[in-house]
Amino acid sequence: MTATILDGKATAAAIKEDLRGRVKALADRGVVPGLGTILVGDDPGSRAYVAGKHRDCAEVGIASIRRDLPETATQAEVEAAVRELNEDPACTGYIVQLPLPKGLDEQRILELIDPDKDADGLHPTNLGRLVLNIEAPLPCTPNGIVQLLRHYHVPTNGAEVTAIGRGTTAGRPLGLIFTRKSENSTVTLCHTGTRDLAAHTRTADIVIVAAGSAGLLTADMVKPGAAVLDVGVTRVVDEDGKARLVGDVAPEVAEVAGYLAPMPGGVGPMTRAMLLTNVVELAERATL
Ligand SMILES: Nc1nc2c(c(=O)[nH]1)N[C@@H](CN(C=O)c1ccc(C(=O)N[C@@H](CCC(=O)O)C(=O)O)cc1)CN2
Repeated sequence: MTATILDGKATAAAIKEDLRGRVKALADRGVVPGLGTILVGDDPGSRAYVAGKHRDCAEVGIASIRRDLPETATQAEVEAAVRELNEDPACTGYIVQLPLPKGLDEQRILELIDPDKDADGLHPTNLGRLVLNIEAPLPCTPNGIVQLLRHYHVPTNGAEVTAIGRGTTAGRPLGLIFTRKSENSTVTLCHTGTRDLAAHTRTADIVIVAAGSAGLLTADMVKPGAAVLDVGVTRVVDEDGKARLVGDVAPEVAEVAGYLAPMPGGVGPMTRAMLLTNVVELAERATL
């Protein structure tokens, strides 16, 4: 068996096409959605993701606002950038790129974001709304995973979902999203403290790996026919000095799984498409 590929690039392209029309409808009412980004430091991955977010904005007609701060930025300087975007009427939604450099209080910074401009759905108010099943912007990676599964008609109703990784952007909110009535899944959230990881992945209908550990999920850990989604991105340098990106899912998993969202080209492009969706929805909501 070879897995059906869950093509995030193609699915994201269809979502962007729809968003172009919604942005045009907003423009006809004199509203231009604007995505703000706050990037602190020189991490090459974060820089590339932020650049990609602004390229995506240009593609669908969303305006871009960038605040790039040096690695040495203080807590007060980052908080000032957050306050500035809260006040800026051209910025209808924004994100603080994570992770932040060590020494900065990430939680405090996320709490200062105006929840009505929280394009990442990571403000405590919006995560609380998710817990209470009240409409709110959803965290982009877990929402992208749900939309990708829906696009390929992979059933979640009654499914056993095992997620690996308890980070803020993916693993932790995955549990909240997949246990909503609309997804109706049973979720097991595994992490570095999990004693027998394979015991949890082998029984799962859907396995989502967001551990940042290259090749962690091997073929013997997957139930034949299961859907596997790779969220991990690790930069490895080969013996010849060439750098490449590796996911959390070993290549042989494709021989066992029924569906595979690979890295690259699976969940990543969906994360980006969901950010655009949140920005458009925040702008639509603000102008109702
Ligand atoms: N504020 C946030 N910070 C971070 C988030 C987030 O949702 N909000 N998620 C990740 C990084 N991220 C977006 O910010 C992101 C990661 C990966 C991709 C992506 O398209 N990946 C490619 C492969 C990697 C590459 O080509 O560089 C793919 O899977 O095809 C997009 C966005 C942590 N921080």
